[in-house]
Amino acid sequence: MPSIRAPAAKRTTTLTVAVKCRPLTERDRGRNIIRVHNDKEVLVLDPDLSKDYLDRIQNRTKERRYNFDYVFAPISTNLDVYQRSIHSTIAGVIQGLNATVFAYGSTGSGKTYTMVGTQDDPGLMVLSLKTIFDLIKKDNSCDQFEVTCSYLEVYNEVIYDLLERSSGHLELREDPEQGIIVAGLRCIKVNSADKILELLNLGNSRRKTESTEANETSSRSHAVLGINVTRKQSKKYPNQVIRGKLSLVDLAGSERASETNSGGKKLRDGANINRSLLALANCINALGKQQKKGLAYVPYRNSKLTRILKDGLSGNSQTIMIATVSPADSQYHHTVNTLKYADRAKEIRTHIQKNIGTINTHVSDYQRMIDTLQNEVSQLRKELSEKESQLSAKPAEKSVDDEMSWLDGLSQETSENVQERINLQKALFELEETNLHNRTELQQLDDAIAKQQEIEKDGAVVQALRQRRQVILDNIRDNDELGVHYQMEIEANEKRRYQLQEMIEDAISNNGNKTYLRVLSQYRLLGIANTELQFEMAMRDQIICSQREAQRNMWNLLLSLGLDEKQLLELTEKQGITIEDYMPTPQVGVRYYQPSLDMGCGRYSPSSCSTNNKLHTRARCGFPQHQNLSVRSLSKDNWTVPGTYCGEEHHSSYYYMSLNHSPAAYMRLSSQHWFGNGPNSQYCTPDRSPLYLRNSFPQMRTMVSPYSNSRQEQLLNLSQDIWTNSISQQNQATLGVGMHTSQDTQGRTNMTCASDMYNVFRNRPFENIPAGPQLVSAKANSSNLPETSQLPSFVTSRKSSFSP
Ligand SMILES: Nc1ncnc2c1ncn2[C@@H]1O[C@H](COP(=O)(O)OP(=O)(O)OP(=O)(O)O)[C@@H](O)[C@H]1O
Repeated sequence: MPSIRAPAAKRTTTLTVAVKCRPLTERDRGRNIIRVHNDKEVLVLDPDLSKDYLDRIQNRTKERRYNFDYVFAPISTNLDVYQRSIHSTIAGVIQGLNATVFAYGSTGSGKTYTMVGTQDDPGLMVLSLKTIFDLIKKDNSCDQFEVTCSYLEVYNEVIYDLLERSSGHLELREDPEQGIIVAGLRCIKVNSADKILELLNLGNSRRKTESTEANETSSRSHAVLGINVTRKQSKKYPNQVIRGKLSLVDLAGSERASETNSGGKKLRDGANINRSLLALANCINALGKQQKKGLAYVPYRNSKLTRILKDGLSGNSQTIMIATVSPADSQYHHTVNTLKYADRAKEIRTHIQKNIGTINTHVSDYQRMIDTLQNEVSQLRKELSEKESQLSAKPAEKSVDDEMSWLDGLSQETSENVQERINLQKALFELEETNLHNRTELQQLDDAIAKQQEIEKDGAVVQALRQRRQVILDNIRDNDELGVHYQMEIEANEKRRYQLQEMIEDAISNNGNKTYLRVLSQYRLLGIANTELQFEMAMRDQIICSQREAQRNMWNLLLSLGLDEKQLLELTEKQGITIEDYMPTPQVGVRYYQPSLDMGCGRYSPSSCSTNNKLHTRARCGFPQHQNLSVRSLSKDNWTVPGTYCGEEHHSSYYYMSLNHSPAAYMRLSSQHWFGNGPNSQYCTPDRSPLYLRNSFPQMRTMVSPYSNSRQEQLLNLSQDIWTNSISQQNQATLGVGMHTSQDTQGRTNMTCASDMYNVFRNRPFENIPAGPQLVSAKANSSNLPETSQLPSFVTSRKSSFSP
């Protein structure tokens, strides 16, 4: 009778998390803000150099410190990473254990370098394969080994086989024994590491990569190299096989559309990449929560990537996460975000078990296995109900002493809840955007099919177009279904939010130290609200970006019809349409200025500040507040005035709007003197008109002005008009908040207001206002303008940071 061993014992383990910091590259053009201590601790310095000792001791810096299993400094090679953090796990694969290694990090942080490597510094994929074959070679047990290899990529939520020349779309299936499998994926039998390396190189050459602003060879897909080792034990258990599986994953990098400066297809790829990374981040969040609090729904089904990684994240696998980070100060947010998720991933537990099977299994053996599994299930159920009752009893049993830590936990959960909602909303938004592109393509395909059919009915081209149409239709349907699912998750998330809020309110009203607790909870909630505002701003950015692109396309289309700009302007004028925003050529009354690259001190990102008639990206000129800069005007005619710029503060968008009466730049030099006549400005926020602000902020009255009182009043009224006509018509709730004032040495007031400035001036009474952060001038066409025809010039700086 064939023999079978009871399922091998399970061992619970946590994810091994290693952080790898890459060296600074020429592209970074920044400062190294990463410090590694004791190979286990990583310190991320505040990118703002102006913070001093006082800021630090008062905890006002953005410095962050994390501890991990391993931390690798920029000088470490891939071999160092492999030997210290991975080698021992790979050895388990030929003993029938599963292992997953995945690199996680933002775009350009070094994931592909770590996983694939170079000739001189081979990556983890290469080193792992070599180990497997070395170990098999050294094994003297007379067991027979079979190694197979597969290589797939997930691109735009579609799975392709990288070992097939022209792979079709592959589907995921749930197999009761093997878990998630990719149906139809080619598994090639290999006898040496060299053969796999050959396949790896072949697969890599088929991988989708693009050059983006952030990385010259950015991977646009997630790649999973699967190595299966089957071992037939010839002596001790002749009917037994053990199977080990190694998955090596190179994820595509999370990115912001603004940073990669991508549009069209690249933007859509980015949206899909972000969507699956968001899904991964949500799974990591939920799994981390699960370990701490017992229960949490883990949304594996939200993307193909998370379904493929399911085993690696919670099933039978020893898993290693390599969090890759860039040391550049400009990448601070990405770095902290990656480390935050890596920190959370430390909590994730997996359950490792040898995969033992038999060649022939008798029914009674199955019965024994089922019995064992059922026992395990009932044990788990018991543990689960204990955990649940502990959870529900928690608020009641809390003592006065742990009240604060309970509140801490609650506010932590609230912030996770908000983060989750932001992620969900972002995913939903990106989904909708993808579908928008899909629908456009569908329309184009329908047109193309109709045209082609006139030439050749049901020919090869028509067939190909129809096939593509079907793919798009399927994508639309899948995305719609997923959208409904996201909606439901958002609703569940909001319900949880209300529950949490109620719990906090109850705690406050039942506690003796009410005021302190109230302030504490308000403080935290404000922090959360701030995160939400940033998210909304980022959403807005994305919408504006898409709209600009559409507008630009429309312009190009119109011009390609043979009309010249003058004709177009006449036509649009007749139709009563206001021309604004991007123009393919700059003659239509729009002047751009080019900020000089010698913009004084401070950090300057030319990529994001350049105008060049490109689709504008979000400006990220990181000048600390009131830092000095010089601006060069390209043209000095009477309506092109140089932009004036005031500082930007973290998490805020500031603009400075000045009603200049001459084209000279009113900039402060390091010597604290003003160019020209100094700034003369009117300020407003969405809910406060300039007049109102002037009344509310006495500092404004101290402004030095070259204008007479009546002239100043006239300008003020103009600002009032602008405000009434434009800002009040916007969704004011999501526009900026706050303002900042300071005085220069001569007593002049310098003010900045937070706002979404270019939204403010969209549609409003100037002709041809190029919307965008670099907007600096516009020509007047309104009768109530001051006689010099000088219009507000403004430069906005926006900083909207969020990541999955
Ligand atoms: N350890 C390292 N040593 C030297 N150069 C490195 C290192 N890590 C990364 N780089 C360089 O940094 C750049 C970006 O690396 P890589 O392409 O691996 O990033 P990525 O995270 O895979 O990006 P994406 O997500 O866009 O694909 C490359 O030019 C790479 O050569």
